[in-house]
Amino acid sequence: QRGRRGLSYPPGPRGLPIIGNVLDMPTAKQWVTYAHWAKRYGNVISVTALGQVIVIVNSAKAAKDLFERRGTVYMNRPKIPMFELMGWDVSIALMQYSEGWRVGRRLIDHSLRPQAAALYKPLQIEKTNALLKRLLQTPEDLKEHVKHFTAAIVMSLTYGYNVKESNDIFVSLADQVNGLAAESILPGASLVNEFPFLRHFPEWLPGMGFKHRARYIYGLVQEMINAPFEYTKESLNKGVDRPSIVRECINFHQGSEATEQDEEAMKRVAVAVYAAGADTTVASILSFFLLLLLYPEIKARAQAELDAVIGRERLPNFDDRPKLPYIGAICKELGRWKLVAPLGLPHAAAEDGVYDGYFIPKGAMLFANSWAILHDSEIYPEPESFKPERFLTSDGQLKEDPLLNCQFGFGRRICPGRHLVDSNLWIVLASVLAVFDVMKSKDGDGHEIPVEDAYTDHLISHPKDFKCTILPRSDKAKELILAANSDYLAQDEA
Ligand code: HEM
Repeated sequence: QRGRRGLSYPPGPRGLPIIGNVLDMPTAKQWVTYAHWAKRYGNVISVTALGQVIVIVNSAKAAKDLFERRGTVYMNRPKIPMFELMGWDVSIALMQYSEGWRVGRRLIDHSLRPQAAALYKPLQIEKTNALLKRLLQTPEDLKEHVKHFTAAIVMSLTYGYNVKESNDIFVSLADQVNGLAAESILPGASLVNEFPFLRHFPEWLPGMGFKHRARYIYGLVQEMINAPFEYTKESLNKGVDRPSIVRECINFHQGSEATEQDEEAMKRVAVAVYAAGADTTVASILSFFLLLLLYPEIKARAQAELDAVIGRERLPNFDDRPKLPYIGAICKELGRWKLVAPLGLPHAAAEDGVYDGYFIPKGAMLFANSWAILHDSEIYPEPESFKPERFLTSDGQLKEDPLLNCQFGFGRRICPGRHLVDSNLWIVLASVLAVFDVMKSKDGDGHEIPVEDAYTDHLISHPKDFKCTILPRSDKAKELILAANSDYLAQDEA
């Protein structure tokens, strides 16, 4: 494994000729295996698969050195030929580092900056209250409700659009595109990803089915990009002025008419938000419900804090946040304990480079193993245990921990949605804990159904399906949920 400069690639398990480490690559909890390899080979390791060099960075120092200090070299995304054919590479989350990405990134950073995140708080409260009502009515559909909540918040936030109670056309479209995109990067799903030159062959040749499929998806992607955007523009023209990322982007141009290019940039931003924000938020909220089943004592302590600070006569709101440090600590520990994106999103090297005496070639794919960083037992003793106290001072105040940011990636590609995630998660946690008891379900004989701490192994890691029982804590809690929602119903009818 010698690179072009005669230096070795970063160390790692020895591969076979041609196929490299294909047979060594872990298929389950890859981040845990990489963390073990790092103990053996060093914090920056590499593997090769069919000629592709993959570098996994397992320490905060190396991640900062590479992705922040040498950010210009390592802020590209790998090129995925099938995404290009589908037109999906327009999303700023997947774009190569380019002027188009820079413009889009400026817009999204502007519309999701902490001060703008404050604009979205009424919306977050409204959608959280609707989630509570759905959980009250059909608690057995927890997963569906969390998905609906997330779609509602993301679509409203992005386009100022209120999703329908079910079968919403924009949400179905976005889910369809996201599903097809995820399928088309599975190994072997599209030959063109392994052999990019195939894109130049005619569609009628055997094995070129991917071209037909890409053309079909391309149409859906165009619809997903344009239809909701046109909706927002039309609503704004009609004087409906709801806060949204698209509205913030339009305001960014401060009154001057947005050019066609500006509009293209806004669309690249808007389309990235659903893809990057929906599934991730679902995963973190479901982790919270699982946590309540695995650690009932944490639920009890959080509810005691809520009862003492705000009582049981009203729902929590964002003003209560500074007075509820234990709930704040649960949010922090949740992000550390179960990372939604344990390996982040892949970065790509724009040019040859050397790090710590090892060669990283142009085109190498780099992953930051944030799981390894946030599960380092020297910094977080007993890292597998859920312990919110890690983030509390001896006098019970909330402790800041900048390292937690690494769950959102590194450098100029860091997740622009992180401030929003923080407030989303907080209001959902505080509200659910205030009005519901979440516990293990019982079988026909009255025995508790065991719950496993089991997660999927995808780039976005979700808890596997689990059963739980969700009951209102009291009649008053039920009343609060219904009253909170009747306000919105009245507004909607008006
Ligand atoms: C628990 C929730 C979330 C987690 C854990 C998360 C994590 C991440 C990570 C690890 C990355 C890759 C960073 C890198 O390449 O170094 C990322 C990128 C991104 N995230 Fe998030 N994210 C979450 C929610 C959201 C939300 C709610 C939004 C939008 C409102 C969002 C928008 C984006 C975008 C647009 C990118 C691409 C940035 C770029 O390539 O320049 N994310 N996120």
